[in-house]
Amino acid sequence: MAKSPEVKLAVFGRAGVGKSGEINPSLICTKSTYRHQANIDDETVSMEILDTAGQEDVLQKEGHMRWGDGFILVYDITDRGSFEDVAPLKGLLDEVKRPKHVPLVLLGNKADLDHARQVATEEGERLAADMACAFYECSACSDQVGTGGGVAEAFHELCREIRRRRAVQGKTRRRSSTTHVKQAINKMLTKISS
Ligand SMILES: Nc1nc2c(ncn2[C@@H]2O[C@H](COP(=O)(O)OP(=O)(O)OP(=O)(O)O)[C@@H](O)[C@H]2O)c(=O)[nH]1
Repeated sequence: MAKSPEVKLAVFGRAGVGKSGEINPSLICTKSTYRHQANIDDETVSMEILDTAGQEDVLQKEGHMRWGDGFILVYDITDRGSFEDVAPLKGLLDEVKRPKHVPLVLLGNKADLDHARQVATEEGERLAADMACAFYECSACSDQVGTGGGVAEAFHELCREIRRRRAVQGKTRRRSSTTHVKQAINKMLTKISS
């Protein structure tokens, strides 16, 4: 089975949205980074996952954003404030990663608490469309596709997105290096013939 390079994933969201152990004990265990391997589309992917604290200051957030290859922005469907925190987080991410468009997924957690819902599924979908990223509603208490997509699936999709971006970047780099070689040869030929 093919083994791809490691991906660094950072999880952001307001305190209490469920970023830590509760989200998926097999993925995130502590407040620091955690390594996890998964088989995604017949490829072994090694992830280093950073569970950021909801209370971080901007400098810490920026540091973690610089560190990551991909990001999970989490809100709690029963806490509208946590949803409203997402757009500023995305804004900061764009500033830190400029001019790169970063791999990202949006996750509405606590989907098991539908009776206390403050954020409609459509609002999550709209925000994800604005941010051009995948969207999942999930429950850390029951990580099943039935609750709108499992947490693991969100992580896997993020890894796929990183892989797609890396493939495109690799192609662009290869194309630009062949262009440079062609230009150098042309220069030489022009010199020789003049
Ligand atoms: N019902 C329900 N409760 C959840 C879910 N996910 C987390 N919780 C609960 O929400 C509370 C906060 O979860 P945490 O994982 O500590 O949240 P956090 O985002 O890591 O918070 P900080 O560490 O303060 O940044 C805990 O009591 C969890 O048991 C969920 O999907 N459904």
